[in-house]
Amino acid sequence: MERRYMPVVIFLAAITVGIIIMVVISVVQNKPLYQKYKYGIVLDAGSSHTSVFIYEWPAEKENNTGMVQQKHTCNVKGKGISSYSANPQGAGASLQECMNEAKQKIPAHRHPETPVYLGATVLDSVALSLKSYPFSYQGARIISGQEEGAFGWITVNYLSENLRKPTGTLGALDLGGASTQITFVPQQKIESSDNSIDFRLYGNNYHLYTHSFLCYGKDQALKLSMGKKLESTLKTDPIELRDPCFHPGYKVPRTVPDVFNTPCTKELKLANENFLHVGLGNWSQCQQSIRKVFNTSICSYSKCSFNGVFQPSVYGDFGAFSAFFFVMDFLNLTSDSLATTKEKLAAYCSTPWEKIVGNHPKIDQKYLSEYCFSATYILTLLEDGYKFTSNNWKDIRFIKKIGDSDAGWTLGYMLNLTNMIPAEAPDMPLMPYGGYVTFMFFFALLILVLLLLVYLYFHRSTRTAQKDII
Ligand SMILES: Nc1ccn([C@@H]2O[C@H](COP(=O)(O)OP(=O)(O)OP(=O)(O)O)[C@@H](O)[C@H]2O)c(=O)n1
Ligand SMILES: [Ca+2]
Repeated sequence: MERRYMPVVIFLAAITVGIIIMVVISVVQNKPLYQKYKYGIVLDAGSSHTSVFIYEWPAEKENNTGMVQQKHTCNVKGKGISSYSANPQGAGASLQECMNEAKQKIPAHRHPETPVYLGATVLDSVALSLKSYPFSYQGARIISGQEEGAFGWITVNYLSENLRKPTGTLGALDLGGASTQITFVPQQKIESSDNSIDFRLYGNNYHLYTHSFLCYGKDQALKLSMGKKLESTLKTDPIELRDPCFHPGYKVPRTVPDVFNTPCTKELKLANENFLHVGLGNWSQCQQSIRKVFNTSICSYSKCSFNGVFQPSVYGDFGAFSAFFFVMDFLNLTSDSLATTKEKLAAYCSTPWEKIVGNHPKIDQKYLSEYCFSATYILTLLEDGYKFTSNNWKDIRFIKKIGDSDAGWTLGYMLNLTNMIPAEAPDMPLMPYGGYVTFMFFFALLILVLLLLVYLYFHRSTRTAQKDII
């Protein structure tokens, strides 16, 4: 290499080093500094259970959809805290195991800033107990049915990442033990103000239809249905309640208060309180009997679901979770057509009780005996109640989780209370970090190639000039 080129080479080398340093610094400088995770705890005190949900998210990204994930869930032993009305102190104590698990799962230095929310039907003694933990207790709230429906909708759409995309959203169907909710974005006007709820999320407006039917959770619906049967039969047959929704050979002694010990059924006073609950296993008669708990004859709107409640036509895809999933999944009915579901269910309900028990020796017989009723109730609620048809039955997805997170109101509730779904879309970086690094790499490579070409051109042109001189 001739000496006179040295300055050029040094210049090019300096530029090259400078570019590499620039690229490395800007890549490192812009690396998202994922601080440690942040956490939130929500207690779902349902009518038949209490669950503790622990959520986590990268603090840096808390305003991005889909970033909050369920880290852990713990089911409180027994029937949940709403069963402690007679013994409120017991309610707080029952949470101990799950709350101690939460202390293990969440890094100790995060405890003071971790909010704890308690939702659904609750007891004050629980509040006292929750304040004794090192978390930041945010109070207990009775969640209204409308909120339960709306927060379930937020959960399933947040987890499906529908809230950032202009694509359609998922309707939400929640079936509990005491109540059931339906929430979706309708295609037509919402005629009753109690059934409409508006959200502005990430810059998009959502005008939701929602309704919560108290007493139409599957446990209360069973009491409604048995209550109607008792009213009509026990006057004539004070000994036996012959029930088509229970398997042939099923025979269990019950008392009238067992059925009427709920505000959902009006008191029925009968001289004889004991009766035998006898199964007939006749699916079509079962469906007929369940239809009696839905009043579809009164409607002062353009259209109703049942009991005079306005409901626009169902539209789009739906996520059906909680007991919708537990029941249909147990019977393997989550992916059949409506017609096939009915055929399978008729066969299942007519199966003798001792065969059912023999096939499921480990399942608690209280739950096991009710699957025929519960599945028939679900079908009747969806088809006769909400007006789903054989055409859009396939649009109902029976789900337990989306990703690692359970479908249910608790995640939506926490997102709302922690303002983690801003009304306006947060600025998105021009490109994701990975794209940025790739871009900088190829940009630097391009500059280097250009410099090399300049150098070669320069070198060749001086060589040519020399030859001319010679
Ligand atoms: N693995 C499970 C869990 C629950 N269930 C039943 O499913 C129903 C609803 O459960 P859940 O969603 O927990 O109801 P809750 O939240 O307790 O009821 P609500 O929302 O009405 O308060 C209850 O009958 C429960 O016995 C079930 O069959 N299998
Ligand atoms: Ca529930």
